Amino acid sequence: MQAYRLVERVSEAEVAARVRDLAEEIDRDYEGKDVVLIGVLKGAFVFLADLIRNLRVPVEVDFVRLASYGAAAESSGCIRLTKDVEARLEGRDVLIVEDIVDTGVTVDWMLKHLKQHGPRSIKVCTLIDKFECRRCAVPVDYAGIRISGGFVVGYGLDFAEKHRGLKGIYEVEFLNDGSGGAAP
Ligand SMILES: O=P(O)(O)OC[C@H]1O[C@H](OP(=O)(O)OP(=O)(O)O)[C@H](O)[C@@H]1O
Ligand code: HPA
Ligand SMILES: [Mg+2]
Repeated sequence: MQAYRLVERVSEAEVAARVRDLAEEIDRDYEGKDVVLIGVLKGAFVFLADLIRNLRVPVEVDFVRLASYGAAAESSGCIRLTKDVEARLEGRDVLIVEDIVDTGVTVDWMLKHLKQHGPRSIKVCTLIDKFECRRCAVPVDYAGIRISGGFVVGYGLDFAEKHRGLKGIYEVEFLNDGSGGAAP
């Protein structure tokens, strides 16, 4: 694997502040509603855990497990579902919780998949919106942090399954190892 170093992009304190802001917005919009949060594993588990502890509205939590990146820093474009939703969604207000929306391929797939369950509404909440990288135009209703590019890790996000436990968000800076390989 090409050598890389990590450069801090968003501090732990800033991430925590943005999570609190998102929880406030969601509390305002979902008061009195029958809410189901659906976390997209693995990446969303840290964000979802902190988000629900900042919310006042009562919510049900469920998960799906989708993967498309594997060990690469680029989407394969091919989504693998290895765990489906278990909660009843019909007539309920569903909020998809993502760690990052990048190409939009994952959220696009999720929206189409969950609509088949007949929810009353579906919205998308992401900690990080990499807004300049879309391959699919998807709605992002709640975004904590907007970044234009770079491959980032930490707070649930991985590179080849590493670095999910970092408390802030770090950019992976690929180093020229002399092999002539291009950085993604
Ligand atoms: O907008 P996109 O380009 O589709 O990228 C976003 C998705 O990619 C990552 O998942 P990944 O496939 O890495 O699985 P993981 O959550 O298990 O790391 C991330 O957690 C999002 O679910
Ligand atoms: O920038 C990223 N980092 C980690 N996982 C990701 N999945 C999509 N984009 C990213
Ligand atoms: Mg990943």
